[in-house]
Amino acid sequence: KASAVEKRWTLNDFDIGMPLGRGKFGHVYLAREKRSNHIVALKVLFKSQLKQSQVEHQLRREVEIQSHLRHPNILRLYGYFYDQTRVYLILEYAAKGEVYKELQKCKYFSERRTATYISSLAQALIYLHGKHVIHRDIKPENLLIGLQGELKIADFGWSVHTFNRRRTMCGTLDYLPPEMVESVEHDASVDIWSLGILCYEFLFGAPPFEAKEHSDTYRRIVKVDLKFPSKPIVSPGAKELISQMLVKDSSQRLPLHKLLEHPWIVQNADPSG
Ligand SMILES: COc1ccc(C(=O)Nc2ccccc2)cc1NC(=O)CCSc1ncnc(N)c1Br
Repeated sequence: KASAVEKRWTLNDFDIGMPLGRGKFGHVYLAREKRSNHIVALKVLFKSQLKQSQVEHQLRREVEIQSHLRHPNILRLYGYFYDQTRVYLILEYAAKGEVYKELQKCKYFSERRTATYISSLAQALIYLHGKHVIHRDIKPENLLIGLQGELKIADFGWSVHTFNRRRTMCGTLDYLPPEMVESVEHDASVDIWSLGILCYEFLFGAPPFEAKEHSDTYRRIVKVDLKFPSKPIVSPGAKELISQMLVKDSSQRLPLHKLLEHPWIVQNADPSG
């Protein structure tokens, strides 16, 4: 697929299919590249919207970095092209759709499914940290499911601007670690915190510090006011793992490679991911 990046794509190269969902700044459609019959997801971004949100440079940088990313748990960006008014991203199509919809349907996931997803995400994050990329937006809304049920990180609003975006975009604050809520320096360990939040939400159906008011969520995060409900029943190993990830002192959070060796992950994650 290396040629995909250099090739000059145009809209005429694709048959456009059904809308897949709302992506950031635009719509996403199922599409088929005519010559290869390859099925992709085509994301359409309006230049006007990118301009008014001043994210053109972030998109350019993302596209540059992503064209070099290759990992089974990271959604591929095959290439991009643009016309007068729009920018088109040629994305890998995740055949089993969005994790957050699956979570809404099942209310919460089994320990085996959760451990398999968390293990895959940890492997993807180790890969990304190896490439000095941090702060993925790893909340359920940004995760997709591939044909074999494998998890794919699908949102790429990473980099320091994400924080500003989140604050301006007033997306969920639930995933912000204390050091970001308190706007101090942050490093790759923010991803371990977010992974802990995600693990909790997969197992219990809601993030741990959820509250009606943003101010209450902030307070609960900074205090690490972590409580486990009695239902659904979750094994002590899972709670112990989450407690090792949701630690206020970022240097004390369980490192990702240690997570992969954690007994609860080893006993519950499906090795095929
Ligand atoms: C590598 O995936 C991306 C890479 C980049 C961006 C992006 O917009 N960046 C960006 C946009 C504006 C400004 C700054 C950054 C977005 C995605 N991904 C997505 O938007 C996911 C689209 S939904 C979907 N995709 C595949 N299969 C499905 N079944 C579905 Br549903």
